[in-house]
Amino acid sequence: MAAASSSSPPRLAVRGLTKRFGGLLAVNGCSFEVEAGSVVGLIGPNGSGKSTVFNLITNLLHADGGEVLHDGVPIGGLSLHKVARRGIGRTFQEVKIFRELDVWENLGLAALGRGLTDWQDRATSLMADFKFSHLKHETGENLSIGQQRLLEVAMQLLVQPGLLLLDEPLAGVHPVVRDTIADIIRDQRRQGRAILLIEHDMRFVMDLSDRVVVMDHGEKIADGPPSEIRANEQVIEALLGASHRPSDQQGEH
Ligand SMILES: Nc1ncnc2c1ncn2[C@@H]1O[C@H](COP(=O)(O)OP(=O)(O)OP(=O)(O)O)[C@@H](O)[C@H]1O
Repeated sequence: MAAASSSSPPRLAVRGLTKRFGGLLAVNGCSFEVEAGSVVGLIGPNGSGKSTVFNLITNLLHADGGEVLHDGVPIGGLSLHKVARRGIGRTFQEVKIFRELDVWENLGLAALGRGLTDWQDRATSLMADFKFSHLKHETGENLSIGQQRLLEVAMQLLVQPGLLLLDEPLAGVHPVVRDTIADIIRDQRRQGRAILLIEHDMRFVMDLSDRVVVMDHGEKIADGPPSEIRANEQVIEALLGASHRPSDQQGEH
């Protein structure tokens, strides 16, 4: 599906978002947008504020400043439940599934939590797409990390959210599952979903993203297509550190 027309508001707009933890400015006036039918990578060094941005978008945390708009509607005051019901799905760095329940039961509980009654056909087709139909009755704790991550994504996609936030979906996963996750993201984009992706695997982010937003010390330092981001010296320095600059390396010899 093509990206939304220029007249419709972006699926997600973050405007001047700010969050303090005591004296630490974890997110400082951050603004960016994610259009329907696009993938935006959110990258930056450890501690640069990426997960805090996710927590602010989903109202796990409350912002000290700025706002978040979903399809043009401010969602800052909504409960976690209402944010999810609006069609915002999210996965976590630490996978959130019910480890003692099996795959099918996990999907059923996710459906129940979102008020879905007619979910079985969609769950069956998601399991087939994600290549884990054979794991239907396997308990969460017996799944590999990659399978747990796929299950978490499937639980979010049951309700067909318009906006999907993925927090380090590759962490700890096998390369085969990595390809499955890449296929899923491409497929979801084709279906018109807006996807915001935090991931430390730069090749994955650059290959999949239509745009990349870069954060450093809570601030957005760049926002553009992967080709621009790759060539941005401020970004290279933030991600690799000053010691990796060619001039510094020359100076060492
Ligand atoms: N609940 C909290 N209380 C206090 N400080 C916090 C809290 N959550 C995050 N921080 C701090 O805010 C800053 C941003 O953290 P955040 O987790 O958003 O970074 P990140 O870019 O997602 O990092 P990583 O890539 O390591 O996951 C860090 O300095 C972190 O220690």
